[in-house]
Amino acid sequence: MMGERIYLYDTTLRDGAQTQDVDFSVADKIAIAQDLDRLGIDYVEGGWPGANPTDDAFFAEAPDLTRATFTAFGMTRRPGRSAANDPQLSALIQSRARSVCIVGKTWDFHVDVALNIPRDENLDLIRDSIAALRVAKGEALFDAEHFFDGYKRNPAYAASCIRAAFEAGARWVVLCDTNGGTLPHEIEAIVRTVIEEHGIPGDRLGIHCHNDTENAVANSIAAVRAGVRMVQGTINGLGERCGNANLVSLIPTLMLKMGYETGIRRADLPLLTQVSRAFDERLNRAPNRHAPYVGSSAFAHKGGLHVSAVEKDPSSYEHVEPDAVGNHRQIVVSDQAGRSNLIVRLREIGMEVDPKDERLPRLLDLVKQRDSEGYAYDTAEASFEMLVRRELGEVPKYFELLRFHVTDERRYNALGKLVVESEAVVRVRVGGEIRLEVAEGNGPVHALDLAMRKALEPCYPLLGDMRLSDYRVRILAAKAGTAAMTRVLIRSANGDGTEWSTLGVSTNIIEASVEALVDSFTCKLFKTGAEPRR
Ligand SMILES: CC(=O)SCCNC(=O)CCNC(=O)[C@H](O)C(C)(C)COP(=O)(O)OP(=O)(O)OC[C@H]1O[C@@H](n2cnc3c(N)ncnc32)[C@H](O)[C@@H]1OP(=O)(O)O
Ligand SMILES: CC(=O)C(=O)O
Repeated sequence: MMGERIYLYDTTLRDGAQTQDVDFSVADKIAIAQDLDRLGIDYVEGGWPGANPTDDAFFAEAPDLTRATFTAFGMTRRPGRSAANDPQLSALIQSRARSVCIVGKTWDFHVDVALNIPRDENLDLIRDSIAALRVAKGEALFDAEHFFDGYKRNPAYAASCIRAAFEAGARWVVLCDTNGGTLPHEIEAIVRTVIEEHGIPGDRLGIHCHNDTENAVANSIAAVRAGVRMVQGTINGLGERCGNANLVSLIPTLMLKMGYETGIRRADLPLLTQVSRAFDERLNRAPNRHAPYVGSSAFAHKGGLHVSAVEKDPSSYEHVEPDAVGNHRQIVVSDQAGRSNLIVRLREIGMEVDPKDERLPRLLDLVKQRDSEGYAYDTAEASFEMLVRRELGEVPKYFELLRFHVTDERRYNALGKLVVESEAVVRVRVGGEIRLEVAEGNGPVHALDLAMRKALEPCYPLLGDMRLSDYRVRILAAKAGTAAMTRVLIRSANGDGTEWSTLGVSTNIIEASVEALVDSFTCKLFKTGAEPRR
């Protein structure tokens, strides 16, 4: 298989648009198509011209792609219409796509029930539509809907459908596991039969799998092993119901493990992590940290035994090099950690410590103790650094929060409009001075943040450059209900975009927020080398 070429076909903008809660704008579609093109995907399926105004506008503009073939999607002509007179085939032909893929029935049950036409007539629909598109656009692809379910019930009919498409000139016949219920061994066996007994060569066959049994990636690999040379899928596995085969997992598997060439240059494979995360960002979804290859946990080592071996040779607990896909290794310190985890984490924050340093066991005990109280330092690197450096006496006392008081008020104003306001009072010692400040905010954390800044910024003006960029709360023991311990995670950012995370833990959500805020201010002052006020 070494060096053989697999063609990658992305259907994020079509099948991915069929994901519940996903609604692309034209601007989204343009940006995503350009990302896929930059990565080196062979075909970018943009949507269905004629189906909705967004796709009409997108196909009218047609993104400027340099490497990928911009492809339109549709279906075979309607029964009772000729291909020349079918409005939706005309929309495909008139679109600015360079290639067209149409879906057609291959399961006799669907021909009988969904189309309700004689089975031979369905073969005519397929033949006529592919032939018309082939003439008009030069390249036509056929998505053989429900091919595997159809083949299991009526192999002769399913095979006659794909042969009709192939003989009418389809460049690719794509075998679809539309309902996602087929298992890898069935896919492999059926694809082998299609190639060996029905005579359709593998370099004209593609695979399109849905993830309803969590096997879409495995099924695509099984089809490739059996001989198909095109794989359809989506970024991060978007798609109808449970999604499609995830190209982000498939691409490195095909290239790094199975030795196939794709349109993606080896040097561009590291773009994968960025493309995957930028896509989630665009959809306003938190990236899946456990995503294979590209998740932030994909190369995060937590167990003490793992870290100790990774320190000696990373391949002891890594199946590929993180750099190959644009990801990076992370060492986590928690209650699962050993001395090795701690040494690596300390090195990451610029502290070289001798493995025999007598302070290490004390630090490790402290981290494990705090972890048992709910301080998950693997997500809050700045709080980890502040904890360790404070323990070692390296963090100056920039300020001390002596007291705070927060009130929330919910009332109707004179116009009868509901108003919710918060007010915070803080008493802070800065050097020899005690400062008392009050601020109003649209919520208690906002009010506290503003009051703290009022107290601190006159002495430390550089705090004016930082802002809160994310705020998350988690209940640690759900059984305790509203009395539960909460963990607050705050992400802060500088004007130049650098970010850091801090946390606080308390049964009181405001106290947990204040703890995270104090760590965040302290970290900023420490990192910028601020002189503590005397
Ligand atoms: C397996 C897949 O994922 S295929 C892609 C599915 N994606 C989508 O459906 C998203 C975009 N679809 C749409 O916007 C609309 O369904 C449209 C514009 C395409 C069609 O809308 P409408 O004309 O209102 O038809 P509607 O969606 O209600 O029904 C589909 C019709 O197409 C027929 N049809 C289904 N598949 C095919 C086919 N391959 N070839 C010809 N006709 C077909 C159905 O029998 C049905 O016909 P009927 O109305 O005579 O019963
Ligand atoms: C074409 C397609 O999306 C399917 O059959 O699943």
